[in-house]
This record gives sequence, structure tokens and C-alpha cells, in this order.
Amino acid sequence: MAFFITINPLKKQPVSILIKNIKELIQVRETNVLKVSGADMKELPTIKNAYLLIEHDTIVEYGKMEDCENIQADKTIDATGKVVLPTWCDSHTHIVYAGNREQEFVDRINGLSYEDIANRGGGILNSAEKLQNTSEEELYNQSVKRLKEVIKLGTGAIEIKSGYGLTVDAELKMLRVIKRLKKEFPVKVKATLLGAHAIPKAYKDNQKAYVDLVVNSMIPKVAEEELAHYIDVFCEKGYFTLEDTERILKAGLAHGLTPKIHVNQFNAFGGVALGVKYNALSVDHLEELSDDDVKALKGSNTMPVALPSCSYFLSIPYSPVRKLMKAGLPVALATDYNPGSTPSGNMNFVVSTACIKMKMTPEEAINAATINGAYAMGVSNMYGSICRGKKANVIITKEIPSYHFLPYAFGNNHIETVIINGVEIS
Ligand SMILES: N=CN[C@@H](CCC(=O)O)C(=O)O
Ligand SMILES: [Zn+2]
Repeated sequence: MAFFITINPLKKQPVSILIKNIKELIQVRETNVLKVSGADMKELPTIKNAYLLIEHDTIVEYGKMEDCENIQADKTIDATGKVVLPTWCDSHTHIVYAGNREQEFVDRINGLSYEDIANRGGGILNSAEKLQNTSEEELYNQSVKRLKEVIKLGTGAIEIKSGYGLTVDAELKMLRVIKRLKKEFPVKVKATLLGAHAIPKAYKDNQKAYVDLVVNSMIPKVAEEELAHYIDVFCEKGYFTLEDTERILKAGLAHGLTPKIHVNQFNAFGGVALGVKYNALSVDHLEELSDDDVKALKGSNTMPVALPSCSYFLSIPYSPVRKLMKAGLPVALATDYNPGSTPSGNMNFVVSTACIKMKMTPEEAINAATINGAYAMGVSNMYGSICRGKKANVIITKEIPSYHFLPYAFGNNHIETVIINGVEIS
């Protein structure tokens, strides 16, 4: 297997790993719950002074240290003073992109808005131009760096979108890169087609023709080559209308792609209800949120996803997640790692920012970044909690006073070891 940073091929990998003397084992679920909602998000089940047993790539047992006496393993890790938790599940990223946009960052500091930059042909179109002029190999190499970086930061499952191609060929190129990342890295990867991310310059005066291209050409080709699981649209003023979004979601569904959409980043005008109507797996951003949006989400299977690093970077409102949780709804947290609005894939920062700026409790934020994140990318049956039979994807922290310390001591790296599929990443 072409495992990258993880494994020294000359070193025999242990078949079983026993992590013992764990100060606190976090997010332990006796039953395989797929998401947690409303007031339940305040509950984060843990075991103090615990052990965890991994065999091959699977969590097989856990419990209190007093019940660990007779358990043997190929390798034992002593986690005295350390906390163990499931790896982060980052359900919204754009990590496959070419180059960066630090000049736009400086332009914003000097007074331009994200919208001003987009209106003068920058923003997503700037990234699209760069990507179209970048070879597939080079795009892969740039993306590998980011994927390695986020794995070291504790991400064990990741959704990755296309959307900086904006031509059939360039979108396919992005999705092939995602497919290669999926093949060559041990983390769980889910791919999303976001052909409708911005209107390309050539279609400026004929938006309908671009939507036609997405519907009639991009979606069928992507489905035929089995390059994506999900269909996404940037449903926003100046980007894609409700009508465009509906056409694209319908076409995606007809080709087996489940909706998972960008809505309410700057304006709330019915995108959430539309997502729910088409049984979207998630509706993401929600910096703006109306009472009608909350009403639409009630009783649905759709996960609301907040992206606090994006709010931080663009200085836009933080999603009012308390409103969602008060209504009994679940919330997931993701990074939105991309070159324009969030050049960071650090889920630890996301969890801290959710606590500090959105007033989520550490328990709510950790639920949102693990089990609910896994749900928002369709993998919570196997990822996102410490549960017998689930994939052995865990973070072992450095010695810390409690798991509250993770969001509290923001910006510092508290991770000592990341285990993905039962293998220690180095
Ligand atoms: N909002 C749309 N897409 C990305 C940003 C894209 C960009 O600026 O490159 C986001 O989720 O924030
Ligand atoms: Zn995004």
C-alpha cells in the first residue's frame, strides 16, 4: 500500500495496539449513534482512567483500566496524563487548489471586501485561472502537502470539493486528484462536485448556459467516471440562484449524487429549505440564518454545518448555532479549508473558535467536530466516535489537565500522536 507519512515499510506494523492508563477516553459510544442533536450535544460520554484496544484497523474494546489486566497486544502505548479522542471529521474542505491568494488577503486589509474582490474578477475566478494552468501532477503535489498537514493536526476523515476548475476538463482534473488522494492516503475521503462554485468569465452574460453545462455535461461525466459522491452549489447572491440550485440538485440526484450545499454565507433567501426539500446531507455556512431556515431544518435528515474559521478570516458573522441547538437540531463543525475564505485546515482551531466565539461548550464543539462531522460526510457509521467495530482513528494528546484544555489553550498544538486505521502517523 502506498502509505505516505505513516509507515516505514521496513518496520513491522503491530497488528494490535493497547493504549493504557488513558487519563480520559472521550466520545465513547456503547451504541453506534450516527449524530447527536439539540440538548444531547451537551453530553460527551467519557471514561476516566481507561484503556483502548485496537486490532488491525478496528477499535475492538475499551473500558476502565481495572478491567484491562489480561489484555495483551503487540504494542502498548502508555497514555498516562493524556486524553484520547476520535480523530476530527472535517466534512467541508476545498484542499485541492492551485497557488494561493495572499494578495487578496492584503487587499482586504487595505479596505476591499470579499465581494469587491470577486466583482473585479478575483476570488474563486482567480483560483480557477491558476488551477486551469496547473498540471494534474502539480495540483496533486500541492494538495498532498495540505492533506499531510491536516492529518498531523488530527483529521481522520475529510470531504474534498472540486469547484476551482469551472470547465468540464478542469473539474474532472480536480476530482481525479481527489480520487488519487483517496487511494494513496489512509484517511477516509469523500468527493464532492462543486462545478457551480462561480460563474466563469466566459459565461458572465449567459449564466443559464453555464448551468446547462453543469447539468448536461459535468454531472453526467462525473457520475459516469464515479468521481464524486456529492453535488454542491454555491447558492448565493451573485453566484447561483435558487432556480439554478434546484436544477443542479435535481440533475445530481438523477445521477446518484447526494446534495450537500453552500447556503446563507452572506444572504438568507430560501436555500436552506431548498436543500432540505432535496434531502441534502448537509447545508453549510449559515452565517445568516432566518427563523424559516430553522423551521425548514426541523424534522429533516439534513445536518447544519458551521465554518467558524471562515467567519474569523473574513470577519463575517459566526453561525448562530445556539439557535439551531435550542430548536433541537444537530450542528457539525468543519474547516472550509480553501485559498480564499479560509486558508487553514486546522480542526483544533475550529473547535476552539466555536467555543470562544460561538459559545459552544467544549462538549458541544467536540460532538460537532467528530460524530456530527462524520454524519455530514456520510461516514458516521464507521467514524466519529470510540465505538467497538469502528475504524481505529484516534488522537492521543500530550499531557493536558482535561479535555477542556483543548479549546481553551487555543492555537497551541496539544496532539502527540495520531492513529489512522490502526497505524501511528509520524
Ligand atoms: N463560499 C464559497 N466557497 C468557499 C470560498 C471560495 C473562495 O473564496 O475561494 C467557501 O466556502 O468559503
Ligand atoms: Zn466551502
